[in-house]
Amino acid sequence: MLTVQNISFAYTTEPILKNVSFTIEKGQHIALIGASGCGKSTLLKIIYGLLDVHEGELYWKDKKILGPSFHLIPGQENMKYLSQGFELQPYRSVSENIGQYLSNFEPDLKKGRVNELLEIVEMTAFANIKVENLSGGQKQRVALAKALAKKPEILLLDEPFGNIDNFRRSALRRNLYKYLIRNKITSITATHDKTDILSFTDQTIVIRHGEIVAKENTVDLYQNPTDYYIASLFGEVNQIKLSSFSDTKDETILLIYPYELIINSKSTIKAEVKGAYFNGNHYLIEAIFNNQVIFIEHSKALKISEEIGIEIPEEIISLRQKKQKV
Ligand SMILES: Nc1ncnc2c1ncn2[C@@H]1O[C@H](COP(=O)(O)OP(=O)(O)OP(=O)(O)O)[C@@H](O)[C@H]1O
Repeated sequence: MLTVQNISFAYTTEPILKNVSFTIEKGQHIALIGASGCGKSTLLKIIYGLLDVHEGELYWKDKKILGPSFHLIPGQENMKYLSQGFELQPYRSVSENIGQYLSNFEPDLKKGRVNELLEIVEMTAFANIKVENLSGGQKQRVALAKALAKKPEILLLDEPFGNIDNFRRSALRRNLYKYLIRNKITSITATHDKTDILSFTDQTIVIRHGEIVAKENTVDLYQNPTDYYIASLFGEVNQIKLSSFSDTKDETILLIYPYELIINSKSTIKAEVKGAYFNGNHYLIEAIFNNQVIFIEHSKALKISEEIGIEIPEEIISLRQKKQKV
């Protein structure tokens, strides 16, 4: 188990992480989300032992994680941290980079392991190419394979798929998490991309201004966000007054995702279309409702200035009323 107990940290005088505590069970896959600059990378670096905390303690199993002041070589033996910079050797081949820290005593074993990792990151065809000749996304894949090479107990990933095109990204994510599950490797992934999170992580930790504001089952957190900040990290979200949809004086503001709003010409609740953005399998309709901009997913494009009727399913309203902090 990873135990993070009341840690606080600052680079200068400004606090970056404030009294952060959580635990992660062995084999769990955790997403770390939050607005840019909230402290995600800093937290990963602290867990890996690259920064000394000012207050608090961290443990992996029963062993205390110590920062660089206590180690000749910073970093934890049983962890790997894949930073946003790839830290590869440009003049060596892809295979040499991946196998850099693997023992040379059993060359066949090493070769087999490098080949297995090349397959996971779909870089077999590039095995003998020098890293300096690779694209950004290819380098990212090599760095990922290198991080996996010595089978870490915990893998810390900082925006691991940021440079990789959509086509490869989905396959790579599936390969990677299958591998992590098979090998019982715990992972923490800092990301801005909800597709990195939703299918692949058990729990999501949300950071805001250096503090943890949620640690919940990923699906529950997405389906029932407790506040606007959390919901907006998953994408577009509307804030709609309950009183504008039902016969109540309740001033509660509900968080409603664009896919949860329904366009229905029979509805007496009206909005005016301001834009329609093609998103592949749907259009994102921008509309004005009660003097505010709202977004609705719809199967067709709609005309600017068109009046539309909108509704929210009853079950969504009652679910949100129960969950939201108001
Ligand atoms: N070496 C440093 N010295 C001083 N300040 C730093 C240093 N590294 C990061 N910071 C600051 O600490 C804060 C948190 O940075 P961090 O990189 O942890 O955020 P993040 O949540 O990972 O951001 P992003 O999502 O943009 O990668 C930011 O305000 C950043 O400017």
